[in-house]
Amino acid sequence: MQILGQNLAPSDGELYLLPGFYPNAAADALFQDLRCNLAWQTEQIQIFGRSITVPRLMAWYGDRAAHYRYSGVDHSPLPWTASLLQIKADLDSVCQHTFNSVLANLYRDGRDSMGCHADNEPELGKNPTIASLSLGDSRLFRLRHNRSKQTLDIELAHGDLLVMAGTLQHHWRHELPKTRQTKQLRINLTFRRILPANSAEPDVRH
Ligand SMILES: O=C(O)CCC(=O)C(=O)O
Ligand SMILES: [Fe+2]
Repeated sequence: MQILGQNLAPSDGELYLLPGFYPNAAADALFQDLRCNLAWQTEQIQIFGRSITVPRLMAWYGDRAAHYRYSGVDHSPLPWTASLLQIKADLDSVCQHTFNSVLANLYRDGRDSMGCHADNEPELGKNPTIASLSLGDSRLFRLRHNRSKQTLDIELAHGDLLVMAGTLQHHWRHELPKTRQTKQLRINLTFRRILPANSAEPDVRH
């Protein structure tokens, strides 16, 4: 994926940052549109038999066939909105990839967060390319190597595009930590390609 510039991952995968992928005015317009028009919802997940409300709002959009299951919850996509389709076209073009779904997250303030995880569900295939667009307030994004525990901190700001690719999800996990700093709304969109249900590659990890 050298079209995207320098690989920021020191080992075991690919990570690219395109700061200001959308300039301020375009990013402002997208932020307002997505904040008002996406079907933001709280979500309950099951952990060790207990039901927990995730600390952020979420929405899932994509092609009709792009079903996605994670944290024990089956996500049926809502149909694309015009803005999401426009962003998808821009990201398909820059990544030379065809995304078919997007997970949208809305972080209301510094208490909202996403815990440490890898995007390694079987339906993403073996070495998924994931394009993550950030809009609104900036937040720290932290990657941690599974074995060495090396961490990599990246500040993600309004309009920035981060692309994870290659073997990154096998060797690194990532999180959006809570912060005591005063933070305003932030929207993150992670574009993914979900493989059709029965075509999962034979050697995916479980
Ligand atoms: O909000 C972010 O920057 C991270 C989101 C993320 O990791 C995910 O949606 O899987
Ligand atoms: Fe993720």
